[in-house]
Amino acid sequence: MSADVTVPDVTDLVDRTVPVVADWPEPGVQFRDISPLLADPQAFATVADAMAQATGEVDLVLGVEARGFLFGLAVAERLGVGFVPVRKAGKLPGSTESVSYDLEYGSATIEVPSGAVAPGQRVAVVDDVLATGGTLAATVELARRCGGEVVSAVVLIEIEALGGRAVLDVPLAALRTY
Ligand SMILES: O=P(O)(O)OC[C@H]1O[C@H](OP(=O)(O)OP(=O)(O)O)[C@H](O)[C@@H]1O
Ligand SMILES: Nc1ncnc2[nH]cnc12
Repeated sequence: MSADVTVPDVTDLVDRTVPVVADWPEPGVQFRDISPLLADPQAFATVADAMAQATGEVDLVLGVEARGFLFGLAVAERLGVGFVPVRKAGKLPGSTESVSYDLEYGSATIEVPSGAVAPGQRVAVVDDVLATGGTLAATVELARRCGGEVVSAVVLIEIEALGGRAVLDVPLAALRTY
């Protein structure tokens, strides 16, 4: 485990429930597949509890489409705070804030409705995997454009060799680092 804040040790549980798929979706990528973890309600509850303990005091949780929704909403529910689904481009009506970024295997644009985060709200950004950090850095940027104060980033898995931690300027908690 690697973290800027203390979180429960779920090392063995993650190793057991998140297998690696080599060379997917493209050669050279070691894909961490959360599907077996999601299919195990006790295991999922344990990691969601641990992630919720790692956010610090927040008013709001942001999670990025699609896998960030799964963990972000579970964390928000445990904390008793709201959840903002950060959408991939073109899914939201009305006025939006948007940020484009690169990730381990591609690029994307993410959006939130203008005003999704109220000025001064304390925000945690939550996702399943931190790889290059492009996704979470863009999410932090979105929250700040709305006037939010991002106090933490929390992920289930950090892929250390891809350097994502270094591109984040907020405290990061990772339940399992490979
Ligand atoms: O640190 P990065 O290099 O940005 O990579 C991490 C992101 O990649 C995956 O999402 P993906 O864009 O594949 O979308 P999905 O959740 O819809 O599968 C993952 O869920 C993270 O959001
Ligand atoms: N190696 C990886 N496994 C799972 N999700 C990812 N998102 C970006 N890189 C990933």
